[in-house]
Amino acid sequence: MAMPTIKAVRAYTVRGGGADYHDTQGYHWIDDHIATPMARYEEYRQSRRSFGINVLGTLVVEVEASDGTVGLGVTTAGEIGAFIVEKHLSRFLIGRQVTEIEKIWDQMYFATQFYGRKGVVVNTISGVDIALWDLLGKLRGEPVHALLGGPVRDELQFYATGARPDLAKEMGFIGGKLPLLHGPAEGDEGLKKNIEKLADMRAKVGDDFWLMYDCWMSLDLNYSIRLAQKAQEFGLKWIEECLSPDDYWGYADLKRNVPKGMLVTTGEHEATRWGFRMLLEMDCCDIIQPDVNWCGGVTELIKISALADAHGKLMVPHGSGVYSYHFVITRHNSPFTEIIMSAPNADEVRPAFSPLLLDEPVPVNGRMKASVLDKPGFGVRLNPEVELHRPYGN
Ligand SMILES: C[C@H](O)[C@H](O)CC(=O)C(=O)O
Ligand SMILES: [Mg+2]
Repeated sequence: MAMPTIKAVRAYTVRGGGADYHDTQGYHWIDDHIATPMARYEEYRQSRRSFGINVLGTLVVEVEASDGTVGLGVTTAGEIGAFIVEKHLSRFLIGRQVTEIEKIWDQMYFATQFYGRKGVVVNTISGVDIALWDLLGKLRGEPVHALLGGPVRDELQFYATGARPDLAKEMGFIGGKLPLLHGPAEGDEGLKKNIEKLADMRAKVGDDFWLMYDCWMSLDLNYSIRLAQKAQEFGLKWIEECLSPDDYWGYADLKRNVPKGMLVTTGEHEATRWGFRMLLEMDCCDIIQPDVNWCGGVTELIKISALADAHGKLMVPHGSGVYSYHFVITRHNSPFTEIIMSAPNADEVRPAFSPLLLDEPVPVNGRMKASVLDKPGFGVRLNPEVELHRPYGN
């Protein structure tokens, strides 16, 4: 069957929300004194925007086929990503068959390896890869989940990340993941406040609701173990991303030393099958959490997920909205998924990439029917009211 070829690749940047969910303005729980690796410097402790967490912004990639069909991918790579797409990666797409996804991924990855391998380069590759899957789905008239083998269950179940697990419970979610507020630089007083926060939330949500702590790379091993030990009394289900993503040895040590029954999770800032191989072979965690926007896209997630499955581990993606949903619904070792509460007070469910995309599905009562995803490609489109910039277009 003759498929169209790729005739154009366009990369745009967007500010103020979209894929870069840290790119917020005004009060937002996601920027309210959250423990980070930069919190050792008092001047960067109150706000993550103060050290530039929102500096990248959103990248929008469009891949247009010779018949005019357009595949869309959005990720966090902003203007740097737009440069990489237009000045480097587009050569591996223009004139190619739209079905050459695997070969295009391989060429994008190895052509950028001398300056890439992880971080913003792999974010960018992920955005292009997502656009290619969207394009293929649209041309075949099938949802991406069908291209991946189809659903293994009828619906998705969600946990919510945000400052108000008590409200998340009322909204029907299976659990709530709190940001840890105080890091080691705030000493024993900060540790006490972290435990008080958890205890307060446990009292509000009762015993059967999952509570987790997201530590966003901010701790050291000793603090992580002490936090885990004290949190056990309040039924902490998992402790997430305690250490630097480079500290595989620390994670392996942490996993050996958390209280029995508490899970260790990490991986949202890890990338590619090789990065996740380290986490899995070194037995660093119980659940890996690749972000489809950052780990290498759908093409790489297929490999990462299979590797996790072979190691008997769960793969529960970080964020990534609809891009995660299409994947998670097709895999047995991804039994639930995440939504990051993008409302400033975490008091209502909003689409993950709002306001950038239209037709994004959202969970209702903490669940989403597989049938909601039954649209060609990823089933989302750009909101024409959002201003796009194309800094490196011809
Ligand atoms: C809440 C966390 O600090 C971060 O912003 C999001 C995250 O790591 C997660 O959802 O997981
Ligand atoms: Mg996290």
